Amino acid sequence: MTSMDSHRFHRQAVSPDEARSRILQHVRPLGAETVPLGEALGRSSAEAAAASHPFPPYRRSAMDGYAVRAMDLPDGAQHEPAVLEVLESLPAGEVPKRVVGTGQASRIMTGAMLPEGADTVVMLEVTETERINGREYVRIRKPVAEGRNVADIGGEFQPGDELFPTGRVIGAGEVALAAAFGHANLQVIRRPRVAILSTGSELLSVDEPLRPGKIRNSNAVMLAALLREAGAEPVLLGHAADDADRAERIIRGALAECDMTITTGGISVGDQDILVDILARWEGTTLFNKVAMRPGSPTTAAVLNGKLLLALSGNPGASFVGFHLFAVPAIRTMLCAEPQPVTIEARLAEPFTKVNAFPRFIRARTEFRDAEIWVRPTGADQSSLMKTIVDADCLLVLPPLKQGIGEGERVTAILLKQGVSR
Ligand SMILES: Nc1nc2c(c(=O)[nH]1)N[C@H]1C(S)=C(S)[C@@H](COP(=O)(O)OP(=O)(O)OC[C@H]3O[C@@H](n4cnc5c(N)ncnc54)[C@H](O)[C@@H]3O)O[C@H]1N2
Ligand code: MOO
Repeated sequence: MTSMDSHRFHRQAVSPDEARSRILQHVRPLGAETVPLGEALGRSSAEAAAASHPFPPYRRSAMDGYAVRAMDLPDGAQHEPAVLEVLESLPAGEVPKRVVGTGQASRIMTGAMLPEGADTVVMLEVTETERINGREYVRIRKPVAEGRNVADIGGEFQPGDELFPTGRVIGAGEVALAAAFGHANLQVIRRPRVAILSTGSELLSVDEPLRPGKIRNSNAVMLAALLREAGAEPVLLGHAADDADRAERIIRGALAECDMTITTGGISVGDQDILVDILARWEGTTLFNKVAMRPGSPTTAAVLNGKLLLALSGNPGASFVGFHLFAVPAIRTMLCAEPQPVTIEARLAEPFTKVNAFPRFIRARTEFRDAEIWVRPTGADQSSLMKTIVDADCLLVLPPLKQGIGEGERVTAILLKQGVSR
């Protein structure tokens, strides 16, 4: 090691929580844009939506039957059936013309407006109809409680009730509510534009034939997929050779254009670890360049002109973990959602035997067994592995351990799919 290398080696490790909190100090919610309701799925609401009118907007029948006055029906003790004159037939969409009075009923279909005077709907199945002297009557033998099968005005929403809060990811339910209240367009938060640059002279494009000493750039498409899952828009900048000047120009351009920039590779102590050189000489602020964790201990973050640069490890497993621990909370903050990862308590499905000097975030999968959640690592915990990403739906969080941890022990895991905002 020479003195020129000191910036590579002298690093102060911060805890993963401290690293995340330093990142979040430099991220703000983004502005809003209007999209047609049909395109709002998966976007984050930029406003709290409230009911503009009662829902249901009119008193309606929940069943096909007869709208009656409950007091006209036989009570429990009385054996005589009620025979009620039928005034009109009400399909959904019609406005009743007649008021239901004593001894009267209106035939009514599900979703139709209840006529005045009626307070109860008796299902068709428990009625018989008959004609007497050219008039139609309905015979009802059993009592039905007042209000049965009637949905009141505002029974589901009163004016001003919250439909969904700011930051909520729009799903099928939110779309249904927005439609019911006439929102043909929704105000959503602009998708964060996140640049991805892979560094490394060993990298090939996905469509290039393999050559000796080279591998294809798999991190960029993986991160693009993760960005889309998180509600962001990836801006793919391809890969750059280990040339600090050229890579710095690309990174500066990306920081100016995009809301955040993610790089992979070049952050460790090697001769070609160019991100280290770029950060050592530029005017931006390095937030941290070492995190007390495995994998991804050299994970680095910096800020230039208020924009965040997250420099993840080139190792695919480490960049996957680093993305979830640091990029997802930043994106969620930009989208006005709760940034902290969702954790669950679970049981370890198989023993973990490695000794651990640092907290570990192990790619793992949840299982549901014996009314409990179990978490099983998806394979060997090596940061170079890609196949352990495939099945992972959580990160098993293990504290530093002097010896391993046994099957069935209680553990914590971070859930990776955070589709629904909290
Ligand atoms: N002497 C030391 N060597 C290393 C240390 C250390 O402390 N001392 N740390 C190790 C750890 S831990 C990690 S993590 C890696 C971090 O390395 P870099 O982030 O600098 O990444 P690279 O060296 O550029 O690449 C690592 C590995 O990943 C492959 N890679 C890179 N980019 C891609 C990509 N876009 N798609 C797929 N695979 C990629 C690359 O070929 C390497 O095999 O450093 C350790 N070394
Ligand atoms: O910290 Mo590294 O990502 O273990 O290989």
